[in-house]
Amino acid sequence: MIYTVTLNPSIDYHVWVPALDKGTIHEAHKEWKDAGGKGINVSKVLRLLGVDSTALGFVGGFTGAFIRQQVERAGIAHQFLSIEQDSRINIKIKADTETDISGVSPEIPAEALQQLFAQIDLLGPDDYLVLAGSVPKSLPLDIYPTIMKRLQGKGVRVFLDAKGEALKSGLSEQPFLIKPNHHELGELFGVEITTHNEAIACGRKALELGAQNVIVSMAEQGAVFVNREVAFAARIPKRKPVNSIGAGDSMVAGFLYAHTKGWRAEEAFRFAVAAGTTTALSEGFCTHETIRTYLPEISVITVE
Ligand SMILES: Nc1ncnc2c1ncn2[C@@H]1O[C@H](COP(=O)(O)OP(=O)(O)O)[C@@H](O)[C@H]1O
Ligand SMILES: O=P(O)(O)OC[C@H]1O[C@](O)(COP(=O)(O)O)[C@@H](O)[C@@H]1O
Repeated sequence: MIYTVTLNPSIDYHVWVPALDKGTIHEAHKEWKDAGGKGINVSKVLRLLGVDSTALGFVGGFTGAFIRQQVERAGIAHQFLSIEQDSRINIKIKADTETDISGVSPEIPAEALQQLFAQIDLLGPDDYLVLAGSVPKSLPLDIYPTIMKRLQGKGVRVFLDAKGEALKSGLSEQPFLIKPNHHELGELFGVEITTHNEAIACGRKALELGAQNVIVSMAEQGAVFVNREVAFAARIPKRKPVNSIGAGDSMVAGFLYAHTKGWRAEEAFRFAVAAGTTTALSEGFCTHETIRTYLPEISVITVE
């Protein structure tokens, strides 16, 4: 079974305005709300690809009730833990460019964290665990390695999609895959990544720190993949993005989908890039049908 953990779920509130002017009142001409947070998005894309997963995490208040409802409506199994404070609302303002405001994370009580540990302790061989997204302020930043340590020797494959300290501290526990974007990986090593080769070099440093496989997503520049045996770079079609929210999560879900089907790394990577690109270039999240449209346009080369 695949489990996704979203420690800090959100309602993603997308709102379209013609232009964003500081200090003025805007009238929205379109809006959209859905359950968000990286693990939940991975579960949503997996469902669209016909794969079951169970979503774990903390939800609370009226926002938490909406998140539960949306996850259930999407046909995703969940074992969310209830907390008292409201889950956050992340605002995505779409004008000529996109401006995001991430809401304040709720307090996670110590008992709720213990309940999550108890759920995770039940995982075993053949299970996958996706640890994705930000860590609420009341939890320690090394929560991801703490979770991974509990799974040591159990044969669970961990996919880690985090940034900053949450990513750095997780590497030593040898996650099966990490998927930083190029800004997040560059920040980890104090460099700016602008090319595929630079991303591969930094990806290799992340391997030295413990990661087993690394995808570095680079928005409109595509992505690279590295592990101890191979390195690949993917080029993607140049089109105006429609919605880049959830593109990274689609990539993680795409790789997970392909990996569980037993595909080789190159094909799994190509499918993952196609999934991310399809989401970025479409109105909603990618599906098999829409991925098929873009897959022929993704070119993957081996890099020495
Ligand atoms: N502007 C874009 N045009 C085409 N594809 C995109 C665009 N932005 C993102 N993508 C696709 O989605 C993937 C993940 O996007 P990225 O922005 O790098 O990740 P994240 O959402 O995690 O920050 C990219 O590798 C690419 O395949
Ligand atoms: O937990 P974080 O890092 O604040 O990210 C949460 C946000 O990321 C998203 O999961 C989108 O992530 P990506 O664009 O990286 O795929 C949104 O749904 C959510 O608002």
